[in-house]
Amino acid sequence: MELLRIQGGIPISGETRVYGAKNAALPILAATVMVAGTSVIEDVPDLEDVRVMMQILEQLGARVRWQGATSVEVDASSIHSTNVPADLMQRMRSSIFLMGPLLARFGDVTLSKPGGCVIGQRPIDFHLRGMRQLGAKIDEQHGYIRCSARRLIGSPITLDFPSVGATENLMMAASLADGVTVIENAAREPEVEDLAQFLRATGASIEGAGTDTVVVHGCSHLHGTEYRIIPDRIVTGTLLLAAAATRGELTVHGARLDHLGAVLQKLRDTGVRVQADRDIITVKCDETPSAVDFRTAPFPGFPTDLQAPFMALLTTAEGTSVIHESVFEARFKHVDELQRMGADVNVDLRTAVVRGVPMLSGARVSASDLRGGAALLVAGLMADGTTEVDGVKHIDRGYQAIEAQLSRLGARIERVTV
Ligand SMILES: CC(=O)N[C@H]1[C@@H](OP(=O)(O)OP(=O)(O)OC[C@H]2O[C@@H](n3ccc(=O)[nH]c3=O)[C@H](O)[C@@H]2O)O[C@H](CO)[C@@H](O)[C@@H]1O
Ligand SMILES: C=C(OP(=O)(O)O)C(=O)O
Repeated sequence: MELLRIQGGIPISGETRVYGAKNAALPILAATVMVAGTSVIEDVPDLEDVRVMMQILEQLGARVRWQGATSVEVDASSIHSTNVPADLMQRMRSSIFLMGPLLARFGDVTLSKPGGCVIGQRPIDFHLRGMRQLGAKIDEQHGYIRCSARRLIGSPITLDFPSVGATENLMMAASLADGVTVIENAAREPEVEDLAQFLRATGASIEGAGTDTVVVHGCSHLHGTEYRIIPDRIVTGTLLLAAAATRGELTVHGARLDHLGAVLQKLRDTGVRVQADRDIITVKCDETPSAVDFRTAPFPGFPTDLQAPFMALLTTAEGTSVIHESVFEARFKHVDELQRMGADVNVDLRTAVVRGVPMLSGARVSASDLRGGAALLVAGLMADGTTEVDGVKHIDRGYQAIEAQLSRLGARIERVTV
């Protein structure tokens, strides 16, 4: 078993650069199956989920390869299967992104329920309802879902909640449908906008991505392109929080300020100094941060993916913070583990009350989801003594060689096999 072993109490300081966003790379890699040609995606992070997506594309018959360390080339002209293997479906939530693209290009797709972080029920009803509205027939049997349509037909679609994944899946499917699709109550996350930019670069016609109404004019085919994805706002936020939590000073290059507004504002509210200039963000913390309250919300609200790492910072803040998780109903699994380290946190359904304590103490803890795992890393970096985090595979889904990046910033962290 692998563990991340951390000797805490050392400030995270220095300069680093952020890599491309997992949550942009995954739908964009899935979208390449709609292109009867070659796509080159640049600044792709080398993460477990990305490798699973590449494996799925290969099994469908695409030719997929790394070009250097950060670009992925996909030639989808040789796709011969529209069956997404069940074992790969279960490895991550983003496998669901194959639904729209395969259905739109080939008129047929068979897949099963996706896996991914266990942070709530995470149904796929919006995806399926939307595909039906685009004219797909859906058969669900023995755990398999088959979607088929001779040709998808554009349609008005209103989402019950601005789901990121459903907006992306439907936007992809609509790009190769006949006629116009209007998605109302669409998610406004930067990754939705980035996917739309990629699709536009392949010839799709999409307006309004990044607002709550997305209009897609379907077209008959998409062509190959080269596309650079946006920087990872969640990795940027995690690193800035690690620096603030350890009373360090960190500069992150290559970030997008406009993607981090709510997080940087909350950080400033704790008293942490935040300076931002174009794509460079610096945080400096030399005093105990103050407690703050926040609630997670769809973009441009506070991102649910940074709720857990921000909670880790607040465990040693001055005063009591109240955190409300409004996006996922079970995203407080890190709380039990933070308590093992001496944190004072009480959870009532979707609300956590965090009373700041002077210091956390190192302990053996277990990550059970990606960002909860990131919170345990931040806590381990802050804590007195040694912390060992297991469940590292969850952290590896979203952070590339995290121990190397943190070591370069002064942390004493190593990956050990026990
Ligand atoms: C790969 C990726 O981009 N993952 C992100 C994506 O996940 P994901 O796309 O899965 O998240 P959604 O925005 O779809 O989920 C938001 C809420 O809608 C619910 N829902 C969603 C779809 C559906 O068909 N039915 C339904 O009820 C979910 O259970 C959840 O409560 O957005 C989340 C919210 O910002 C982030 O935490 C994830 O990191
Ligand atoms: C929840 C996340 O990922 P996924 O949707 O892939 O499970 C995440 O990135 O925090």
